[in-house]
Amino acid sequence: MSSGDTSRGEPAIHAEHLHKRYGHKVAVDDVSLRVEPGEVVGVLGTNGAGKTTTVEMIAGVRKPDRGRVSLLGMDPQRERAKVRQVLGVQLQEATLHGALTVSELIGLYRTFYPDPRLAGELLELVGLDEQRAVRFEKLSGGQQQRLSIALALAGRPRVVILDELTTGLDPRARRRMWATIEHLRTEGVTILLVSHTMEEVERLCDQVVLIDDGRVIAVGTPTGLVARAGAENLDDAFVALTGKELEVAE
Ligand SMILES: Nc1ncnc2c1ncn2[C@@H]1O[C@H](COP(=O)(O)OP(=O)(O)OP(=O)(O)O)[C@@H](O)[C@H]1O
Repeated sequence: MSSGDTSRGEPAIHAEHLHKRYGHKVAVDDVSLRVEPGEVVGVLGTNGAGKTTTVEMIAGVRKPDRGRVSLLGMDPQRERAKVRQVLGVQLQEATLHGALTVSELIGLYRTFYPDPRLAGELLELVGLDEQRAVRFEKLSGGQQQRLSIALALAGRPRVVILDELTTGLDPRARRRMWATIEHLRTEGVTILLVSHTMEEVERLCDQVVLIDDGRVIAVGTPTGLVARAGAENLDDAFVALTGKELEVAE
């Protein structure tokens, strides 16, 4: 990943000079990022740094005030139908029909795609096999989150955007989700994930984008950022680069 180099092949995700303002609040201020095919890239920042707004613009669900996004060479706003076939998105505020069961929702999402993953594989990937007959509204918060990740993976997407992959999950569910990401990586899926957890980013990500106050303040490999900051670990590097502690979001 880099913020401007165009010498390689077509990137999976290329965001250029994104700006977004809510009233007087500048949420995203000139964010550019480039993710190569097959990379796992983490977006890290404190609460309110602009991470969700950034990934929502990349996913095409929020319109930037300025700037451009290219997803596998397509415009996620203008070519929404085509992009949906190759992009899987799990966003923070996804709302699903509460009266449908896990199986019904998975079945419904599978109909959106020409070559969906098998329902059993999706249930297995996120560990919801035993909940297949449970209505969405009866699932715990963590189970709802896992289901939304399964739905994001239903169409065998080439690019996946995950906002807060493991926030609120217990340690077992968190490790399972990490294993899922590692499995997707072996399939060559490109993954952009918002995270609050250094351990998660260090374990999963090839590259990390640090966002603070709506701006990208550093991009690099986890070990590269630690070295650049002269720090012992990614936690300390984050503090050195931003002057802030990363809140733990459970
Ligand atoms: N719909 C909205 N209307 C007004 N302000 C918003 C809206 N969404 C986000 N903001 C503000 O924009 C800024 C960036 O928010 P955003 O959710 O993108 O940050 P974040 O890094 O994802 O935060 P968190 O980690 O808490 O989810 C924050 O100051 C937030 O309060």
